Amino acid sequence: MTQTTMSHPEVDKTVALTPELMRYARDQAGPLTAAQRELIDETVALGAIAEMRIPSEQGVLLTMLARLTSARTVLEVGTFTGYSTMALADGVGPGGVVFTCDVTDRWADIAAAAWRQAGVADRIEPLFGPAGETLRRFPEFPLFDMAFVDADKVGYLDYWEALVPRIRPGGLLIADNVLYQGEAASLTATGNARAIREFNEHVLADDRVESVLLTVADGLTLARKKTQRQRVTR
Ligand SMILES: C[S@@+](CC[C@H](N)C(=O)[O-])C[C@H]1O[C@@H](n2cnc3c(N)ncnc32)[C@H](O)[C@@H]1O
Repeated sequence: MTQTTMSHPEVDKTVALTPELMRYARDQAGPLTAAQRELIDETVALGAIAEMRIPSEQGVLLTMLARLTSARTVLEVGTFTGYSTMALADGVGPGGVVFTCDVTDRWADIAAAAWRQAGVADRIEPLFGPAGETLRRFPEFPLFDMAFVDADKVGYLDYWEALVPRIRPGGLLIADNVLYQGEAASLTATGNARAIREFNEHVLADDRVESVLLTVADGLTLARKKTQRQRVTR
């Protein structure tokens, strides 16, 4: 069923986050492991670019989502220093695999050392090159249980189209930064914000999935690929 918030009053229970409240909420995700702490420190030492890493509570959520979907094979777009990869690798467990794509191997040594320290290196396959090309090297077949997209925003639509056929029915696609610091909501959005806005419209209109945009961090879309039965009966 398609609903619109324009035609009926909505309840708004959203809490405005102060730094204190954010710290409190983050603490509820539990303590970091030594590997996570050290990777965060190494990433911070890179300077301003460190802000590309997902926040730690989002890592806990990725691990949990991988476990909830019993994911064994995961595809990630956007490795950077490997924090989110480590969370996904934790979620797939021993015997699982996380393919992680990045256009550059610039931070690959930092990531690999952290994955070794966390004991998950044998579950991770790093792939380098433009992600659109990397993804299309996989057969167009439902190979993956879950995918996480956190890379160049203008590429999201292309990654989505490559990923949906490669996710199993009932599998999960996750896209990060779908609020783009709030700019995605603007009708006059340009550049990356516009690309994200178009991506969000595309996901909402895509009959192959059911989706929700969570106001976690910079916005996180969860999209479950419908089963054949769901697509036939709706
Ligand atoms: C936001 S960072 C990923 C952060 C990572 N998920 C984490 O939690 O640490 C985005 C990454 O996407 C990569 N990237 C940018 N354009 C890309 C492309 N065309 N193909 C693959 N990766 C790309 C960048 O090199 C960068 O490492």
